[in-house]
Amino acid sequence: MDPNATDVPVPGLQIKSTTSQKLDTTWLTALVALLILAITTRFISGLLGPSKSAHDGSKSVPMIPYWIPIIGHIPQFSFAPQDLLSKARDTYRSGVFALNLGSTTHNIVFSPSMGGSLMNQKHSIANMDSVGKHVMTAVFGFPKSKASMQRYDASLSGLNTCYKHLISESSLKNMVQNTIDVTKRNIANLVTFSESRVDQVEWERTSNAETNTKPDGELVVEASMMPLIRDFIAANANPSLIGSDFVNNNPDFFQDLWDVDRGFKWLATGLPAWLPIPQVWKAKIARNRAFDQILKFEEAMERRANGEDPGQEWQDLDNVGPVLTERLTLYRQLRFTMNERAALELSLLWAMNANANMLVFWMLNHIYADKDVLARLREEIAPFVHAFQPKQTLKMPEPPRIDTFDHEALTSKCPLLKSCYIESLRLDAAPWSFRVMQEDLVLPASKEKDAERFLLKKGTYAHIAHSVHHTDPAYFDDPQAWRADRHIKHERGDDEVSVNMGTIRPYGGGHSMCKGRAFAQKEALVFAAAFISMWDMEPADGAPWKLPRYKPATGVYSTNDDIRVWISRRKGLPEV
Ligand code: HEM
Repeated sequence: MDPNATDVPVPGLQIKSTTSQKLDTTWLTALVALLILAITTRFISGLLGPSKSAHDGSKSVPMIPYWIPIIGHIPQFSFAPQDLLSKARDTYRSGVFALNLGSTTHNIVFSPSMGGSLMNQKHSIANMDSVGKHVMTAVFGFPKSKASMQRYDASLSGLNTCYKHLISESSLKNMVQNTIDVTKRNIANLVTFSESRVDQVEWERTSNAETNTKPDGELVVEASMMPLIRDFIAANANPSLIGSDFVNNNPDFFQDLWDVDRGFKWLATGLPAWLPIPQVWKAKIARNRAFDQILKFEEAMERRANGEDPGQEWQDLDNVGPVLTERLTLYRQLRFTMNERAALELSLLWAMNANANMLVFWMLNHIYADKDVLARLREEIAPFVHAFQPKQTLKMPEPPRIDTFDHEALTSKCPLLKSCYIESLRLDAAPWSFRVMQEDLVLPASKEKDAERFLLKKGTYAHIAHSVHHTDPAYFDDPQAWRADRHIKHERGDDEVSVNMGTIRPYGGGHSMCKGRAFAQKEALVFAAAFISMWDMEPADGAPWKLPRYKPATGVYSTNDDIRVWISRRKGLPEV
């Protein structure tokens, strides 16, 4: 062995090994420091977290321990919210717990009675004004100037009054009847069996519909179920709100609206469009396009109100629904600019479509997946939705039709259909209501006499997490299972049944409660009934029905899964 090889060190190698040793030590020290910090934070937050009693008998809201100072629960809440919330629900059985999100306290309320009292608190005690304004400007493009914000504040009570038309009997009836009339005309064309895209209807184009032949030789249309249902409903329900001209003049409007919905949380961050974040600029481009289309509508409405010709494309503005007609009067009284009007209308159109259309998509998924439920529903609704095959008198057979459509009876005489609607609201949606606490407030955890009372502190945030309650096994047996008849309660004997929401609160509550809930229920029952009366649906290629996976959205879940279905005319309709 050469003695020099071991005795004389190579300088370069020696330096290298010292640097990497130093780096190793630095990393190790940093890692150990972080570990100690995390363990200390976990220990202290675990110590401070549990509920403490105050002298008036109330308790502080227990906070879940966390590992990272300042950031708190942000990582778990961002990446696995359902896991975090379900585990917390099973631990804090009183119905409320708190999270630390970036050093702000967020009380998560899932006790139905506590959530109910919180939502019904006076505006001066708990409200969501600041969030509402932020969403209006950041998501829907309401101008941020001081004058615009003053006009916005001045309009709030008037805007609320306009919503009576979505709830009051006569206007609601007209809107529902308008929706039924349009749907009766179009449901036979859900799919047209046209090979050429030019001859297809718009909801077929967006769902990539194409004709196909089943192994047994039957001709079917294969289409992507989600866009088919969602876009059919959009085209058929919105004329009752904004009139037929807007819907006909802007066939691509709803594609932009879906992009706004997909990018909702990105728009809400308020990040500028020039940042290299595709979700932000995509959502902004879609928002601006949708906004401009509404702007043209607003200008036409204004011209018409001034006695001028609104333009060739706007000759049917007299069928614009009562909510928007009354809003126009308010806008004119308060001297709203066109941009302010367009932003408010965009937010209403989003609210009208973002949840209800997807709800029907989920309902239909569950219904078509279970042949027994489908058959029972068809039997239940048959006396009220009369679908038939016209007798062939001409050379070509006529497509099936619906002649009578009794929407009152769908609500009052079809318990299974109504129960399916409630079951989808329970399971296929994750709605939240949000409040900023303006005052300290002590609320009992339940209606029981000696219930624990919790203090929600001024300056903290409160979330009424309806979905955490909707999937609580203490209230709903086997909560993750969708059961068609879960909400049917037999009253006296087997004959009298009632179907109601019970403790389910998909529409929030209090002053910010969903203003479209009455219309949403009607349209969900109407569209579900129209689809199942006229069409058969099965997974393409004869595969078993597989439910799409949920993708969190603002209320009712969305999905990224492309569910291709074979659609054919319903067999066995009576010939008339
Ligand atoms: C299944 C369908 C729907 C669901 C699950 C739903 C759910 C909700 C929820 C959770 C809120 C917030 C409540 C709160 O903060 O406590 C809300 C607000 C609202 N919804 Fe709906 N909604 C649906 C359909 C509709 C429809 C069809 C319309 C319009 C025709 C509509 C119009 C509104 C409006 C205007 C608000 C804002 C209320 C306010 O801040 O004053 N919604 N909705």
